[in-house]
Amino acid sequence: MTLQYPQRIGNWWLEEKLGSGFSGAIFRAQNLHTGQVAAVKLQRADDECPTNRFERAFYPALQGGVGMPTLWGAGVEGSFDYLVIDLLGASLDSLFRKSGKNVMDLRSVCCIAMQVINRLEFMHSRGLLHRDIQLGNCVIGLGLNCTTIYMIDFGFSKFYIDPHTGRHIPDSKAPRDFIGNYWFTSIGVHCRGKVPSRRDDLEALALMLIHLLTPGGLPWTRNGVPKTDSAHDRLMREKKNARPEDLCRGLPSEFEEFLRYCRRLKFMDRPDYGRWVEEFRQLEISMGYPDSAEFVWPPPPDLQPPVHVLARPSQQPSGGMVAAVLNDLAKLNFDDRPVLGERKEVANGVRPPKDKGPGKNHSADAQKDKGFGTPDDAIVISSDEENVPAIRGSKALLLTRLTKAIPQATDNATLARIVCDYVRVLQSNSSRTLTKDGAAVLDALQKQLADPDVFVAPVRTRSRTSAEGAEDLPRQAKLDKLLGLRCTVGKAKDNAALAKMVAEFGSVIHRSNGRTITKDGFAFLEGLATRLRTIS
Ligand SMILES: Nc1ncnc2c1ncn2[C@@H]1O[C@H](COP(=O)(O)OP(=O)(O)OP(=O)(O)O)[C@@H](O)[C@H]1O
Repeated sequence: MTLQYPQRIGNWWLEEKLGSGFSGAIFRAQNLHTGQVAAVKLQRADDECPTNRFERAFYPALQGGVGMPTLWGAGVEGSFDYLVIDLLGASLDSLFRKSGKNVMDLRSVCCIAMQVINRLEFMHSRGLLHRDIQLGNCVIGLGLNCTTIYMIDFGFSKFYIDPHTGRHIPDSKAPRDFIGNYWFTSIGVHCRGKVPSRRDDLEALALMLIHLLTPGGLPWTRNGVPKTDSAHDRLMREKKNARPEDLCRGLPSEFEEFLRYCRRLKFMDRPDYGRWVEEFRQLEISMGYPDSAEFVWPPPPDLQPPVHVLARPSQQPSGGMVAAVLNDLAKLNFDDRPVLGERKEVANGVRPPKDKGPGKNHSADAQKDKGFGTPDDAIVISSDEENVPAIRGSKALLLTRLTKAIPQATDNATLARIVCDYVRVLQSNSSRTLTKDGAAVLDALQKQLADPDVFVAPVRTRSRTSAEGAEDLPRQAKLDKLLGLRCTVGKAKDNAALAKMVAEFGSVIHRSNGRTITKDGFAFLEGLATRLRTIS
């Protein structure tokens, strides 16, 4: 039987229906007194799954956050429970489906990543988990806010910080029904019955991003919503058995790393939101896109990467790509995602995904659609010191090339030129952050400097940095150490001493928040190049 919705509720006159959900509907509405336009979410007050009532409890905690809808009113009138929230635009699911594309462009996906991580950080900072991250629950704003992604649908949300004790909710091994959606809910929550925590919101996001970049979507989404228990079991098996490296084959490495990172987090861990916003920002920049998290849709042509920018290699570069890199190397001239959990029924706890999922098959052009370009687009400009042309091309690729060139360098003069190129590549970009590609250059450099088989300087010092997991360094300590390095590099007596300094430099930058290379950091690198020339 079709539910009869009222024409007016509270002070709101209901106009057209904007969408309907699991157990209610959303209407555009106008305030009878002020004329204000908003969205009214209606649900029968006696619904066995009273998500509107839950949402009413969560919305106040989210007020004031970027990308969090304002709650204008709420209550129960007659047989309906209603919420009045900002009127927003289309969902990512709807935008993507209407685009007719098999995959979403990389810049848009990076922007979704950055914005949704920020939304999750905000929600988590207010003690709330979303627990139903999916494309249908991310919508864009209207008018001036059209480039902002908003989170909606907090019907499955839950406070993970107990409001009475201020403590994180406890983990539990008790059997439980999963909460979330079939497509993106984390393996732990979906397939292993774990209690959702912050890590699971992020893992759902990781899966959503990978889905958007994969022709035909994630493998377990391709047969549609499971209608039987056995179909659901099959889906869970497929999800559980999918290896990150297979899901992310052909994608920039950040996506696989993000998924692995989320899965490594412990139940109570606070995710490093800032690190991942920065990783996706760097990815965007390294692909030649403007440094911006604004979600511009549809992606305008002038936001396409310039033709000369080389795509970053995927983790498993094709033979052609390897050949191209080798060719370029040869040419180089280096002068450069219980409310219901606590609810009993799976059917109530599991929402059919709002996104049907891109059901199309792989096509030969899929990789091209990903917009990652081809190796033939590469232009690498290196320089000598007198005549310094602007460095163009992907920062990541240039850094990778430098890393590969270092083991080939058999004298300090060549290494000095590589260090100069390294500084110029780092400075050619608005971000001064030490990316993983930048850290790889330092690693190779330290190794090469410490290798007695290459240089005359004899002392082998294997002091490789182990920055992962190390404590952050306070800002002042970082500045002091960099200043110290800057001042002493000119006095290093041999390559072994320089190798130690490079290792320390990498470690200081890695252990600092933001991994920014400061003025002293650059001065150290320049001093390193000078010293190399002196002791060559
Ligand atoms: N504030 C809003 N402004 C405009 N449209 C909206 C708004 N909120 C939701 N919608 C539309 O209505 C749809 C359903 O919204 P929502 O997810 O909040 O409802 P729900 O009943 O909880 O859905 P479900 O059970 O599918 O999760 C959304 O996908 C979106 O298209």
